[in-house]
Amino acid sequence: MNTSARRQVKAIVEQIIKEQIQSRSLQRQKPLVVANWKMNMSLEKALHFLNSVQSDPQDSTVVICPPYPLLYPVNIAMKKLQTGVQLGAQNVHWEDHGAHTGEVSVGMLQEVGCNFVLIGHSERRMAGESEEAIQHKVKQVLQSGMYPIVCVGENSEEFKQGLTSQIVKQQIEAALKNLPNISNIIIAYEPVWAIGTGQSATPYQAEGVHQTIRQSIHDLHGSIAHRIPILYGGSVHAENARSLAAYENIDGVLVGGASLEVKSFQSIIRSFNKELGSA
Ligand SMILES: O=C[C@H](O)COP(=O)(O)O
Repeated sequence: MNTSARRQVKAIVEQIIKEQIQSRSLQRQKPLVVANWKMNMSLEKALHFLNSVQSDPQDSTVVICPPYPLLYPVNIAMKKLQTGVQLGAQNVHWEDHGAHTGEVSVGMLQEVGCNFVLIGHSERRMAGESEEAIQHKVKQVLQSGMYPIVCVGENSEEFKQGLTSQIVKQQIEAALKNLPNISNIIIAYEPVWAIGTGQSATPYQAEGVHQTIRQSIHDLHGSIAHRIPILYGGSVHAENARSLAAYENIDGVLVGGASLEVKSFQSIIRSFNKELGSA
């Protein structure tokens, strides 16, 4: 293909993506872009980051999940700077209080301004977090009115064996069964083999798994499934965010490594905004 033909194909693809995003944003809720800083960042770097990041709450909901010790100062800085960004935690305990050394309760997270909390991230599942613990946490967080972001996803071996659908269905059922009201639930599909590897699932692959997840939620809780945001996570970066945003069932992203630098995170936020002129 010569250069002019390649340019034409690129322009057509860009146009299709733009139209898909525009029609999707009319039909669905605002996209959600979540930063999971994991065990990274210092207070100084975090404050510098907040000084530079911009988010328009009309376009998307942006959430930052710092490590526990940074929650309070980050909350103060967010209020002062009016960044339009919201605060989330990376984990929580299911009890209100008690003899649980090293743990933090839902009430404590709310006191420092958290509205969101990650639950069942694969890095915690690998460290021994059980399905039962995840279910207790989801229940406790929902009762508080906060938004639990429940992480599911298959590992590399399961992916190779074609078990992705089976694994995510099992994880969704374990986390969401017997819950009276799931309207605040957010799901994040994170294939373990894509986390921190630079090898993201293709948007097409992710869309297929998101459809499976939506169907599983529907089987458990009925039509509310259509309103539950399903995020993709695993090597999301500035270059692939826009194609992910184009898919109907990809309602946002959960970003690890690329959320540590303002430039890349800002570019991901722009990719999920309705207006694509600045993307
Ligand atoms: O929570 C975020 C995910 O684990 C993705 O991490 P990553 O973007 O560094 O692959």
